[in-house]
Amino acid sequence: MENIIEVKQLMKSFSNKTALRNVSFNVKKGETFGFLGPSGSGKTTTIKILTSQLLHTAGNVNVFSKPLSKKKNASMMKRIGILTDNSGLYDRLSIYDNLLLFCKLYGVSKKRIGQVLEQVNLENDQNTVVKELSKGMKQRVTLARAIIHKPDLLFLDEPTSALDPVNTKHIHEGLRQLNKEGTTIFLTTHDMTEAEELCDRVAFLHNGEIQALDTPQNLRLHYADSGITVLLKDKRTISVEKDETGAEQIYQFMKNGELLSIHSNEPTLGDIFVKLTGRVLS
Ligand SMILES: Nc1ncnc2c1ncn2[C@@H]1O[C@H](COP(=O)(O)OP(=O)(O)OP(=O)(O)O)[C@@H](O)[C@H]1O
Repeated sequence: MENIIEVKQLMKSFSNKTALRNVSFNVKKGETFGFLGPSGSGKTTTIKILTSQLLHTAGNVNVFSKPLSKKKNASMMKRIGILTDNSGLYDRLSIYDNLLLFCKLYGVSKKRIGQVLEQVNLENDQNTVVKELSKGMKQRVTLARAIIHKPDLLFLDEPTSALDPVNTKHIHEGLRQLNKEGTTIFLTTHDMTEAEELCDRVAFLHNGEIQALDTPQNLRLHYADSGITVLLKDKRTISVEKDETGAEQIYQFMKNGELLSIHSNEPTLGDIFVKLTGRVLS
């Protein structure tokens, strides 16, 4: 399948710090790719490089099969949507007027405003001035702005960090729909449940390098321990090995009518994150 992003041996140094040492990965057309890592691991730096906001120190980076150049490529930027901390919204304008500006910038019909406001659950707030919005509402307007031109490639840096569970669910549905319609998504998040729900593949970044990259399912299998947890009717929980002895134990529990349920000890993405990075999730 065609790669939308190709990154080979990417390195980024700031004056006193190397943020990215040797990062290589591809993002395939149509997938939702999760870029996960602890605070300070270089996720935002990577997004800034991929969106031409920052120059890399070494390595090769192709977006839409073209190498990134020092000068922003206008036609490429039109195919990209970006949501980062820096909202880029005009505080004194209403939500509607902010989005109208972006419609004009991208040559998009203003009919699209209603559609994106519905997608981010703000259809009743379009006349509110941006400076009066809560953090979560502002994040949703920023997302509406990022998707107003139906980008081919969408970069999302912590898209639901300020949202309550209801709005998070709504945004997830919107992102799934956008992805179904053909938008490739590059997502950073601290929320491992979000990564499990949305991402086709995830990469774990730590110490400036990718420590693991695969589908959530393959990662769970790879990092699974060899045990099986058996829950008995008298509420006892017993761990057995996946071998002949374990099979015999389970057989006996079943034969005696003691067995309630059996679970494979698969780790969550959160468990894998902790294992790979040594950091505890907040
Ligand atoms: N302009 C800069 N000058 C110097 N160092 C920087 C600069 N931008 C980022 N860094 C450093 O690069 C490293 C990676 O930062 P980055 O913001 O990419 O991390 P992150 O993974 O996005 O973190 P978070 O999850 O907290 O947003 C950090 O150590 C940070 O201090």
